[in-house]
Amino acid sequence: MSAPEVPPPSGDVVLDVRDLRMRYGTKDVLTGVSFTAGRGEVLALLGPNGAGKTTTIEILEGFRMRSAGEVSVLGEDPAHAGEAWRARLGVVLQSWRDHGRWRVRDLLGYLARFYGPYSTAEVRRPWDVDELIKVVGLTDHARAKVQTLSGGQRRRLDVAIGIVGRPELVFLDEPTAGFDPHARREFHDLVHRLADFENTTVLLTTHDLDEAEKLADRILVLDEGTIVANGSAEQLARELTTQAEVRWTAEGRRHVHAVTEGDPTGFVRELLAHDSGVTDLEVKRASLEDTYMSLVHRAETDQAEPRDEAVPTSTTEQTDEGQS
Ligand SMILES: Nc1ncnc2c1ncn2[C@@H]1O[C@H](COP(=O)(O)OP(=O)(O)OP(=O)(O)O)[C@@H](O)[C@H]1O
Repeated sequence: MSAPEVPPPSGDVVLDVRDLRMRYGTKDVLTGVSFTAGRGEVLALLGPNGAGKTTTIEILEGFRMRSAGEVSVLGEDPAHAGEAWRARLGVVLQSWRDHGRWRVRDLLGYLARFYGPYSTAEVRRPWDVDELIKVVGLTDHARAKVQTLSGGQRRRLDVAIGIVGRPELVFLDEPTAGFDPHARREFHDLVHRLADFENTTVLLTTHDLDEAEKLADRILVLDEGTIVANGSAEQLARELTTQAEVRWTAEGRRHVHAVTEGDPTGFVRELLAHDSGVTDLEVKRASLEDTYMSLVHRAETDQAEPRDEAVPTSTTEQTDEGQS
């Protein structure tokens, strides 16, 4: 299942991935991944462990050679792109463990200098270090040694290192793993700021559905080597086979009806027109988590047997249409 992807206007295409394939030995990990991303878009790549998220990101970053397919990142093939291209990318890996004795401001100032030669009239590089430290919320720790930072502060530093060159595209691999709710919210603000004010394109991986829903303009679900869904959180939830459940009480009995086609409003109107004794009416739309579980479940079912559109998903199985 997938919302048809509307490609960005051609001058705005930052990522263009077509039929990407990756094989490790005899194991096919990516079996045909295709998607695009436009300038200033935030994409979340979701998928169960081992789905191929890190492999995909590493190929796009130019750290891993693909087996087949076409990949364009900022207009270049990452397998052959040079230093000037790399200076336009920001990479935030799962954790940064080096430079423990450096002080935060000194380390960022040192790294920032490498980006100066890649400054252009459109993009002034690097980021002013004090401003950057403020943006990531580390002003009080600017003189602290890296090894004394807490896990969350260190992750902010990881992000600062990733964006010090004012990248046009940032890759974030599980950026908020280990964050407390406050740090998480601040990080979300930072990503929104990058996308909205700096027009930065962001591709992040996460296992956190709530985070994907809050942050991403578009969610890509990767499972068993292919993209099984591509759309906004709302689009994905709306397109689920079971779109909503309507529950109500009438004559002392609780009823449930699964609305599988269109908007549930029509059903609710009809119900109220026919039955004046309806109370405790509730409409529950599928959450992103319902959608995600259903997609991954469906992808696994498709692997095991030929696809049959009439087979109910786990969500429809839970409902009791007979009562309505
Ligand atoms: N260098 C490698 N050699 C062989 N197999 C590999 C290699 N790197 C990854 N794999 C395999 O490829 C598959 C996809 O791994 P990948 O790390 O891309 O998944 P992921 O979606 O990022 O997983 P997670 O959510 O657990 O981080 C896994 O089955 C993994 O074992």
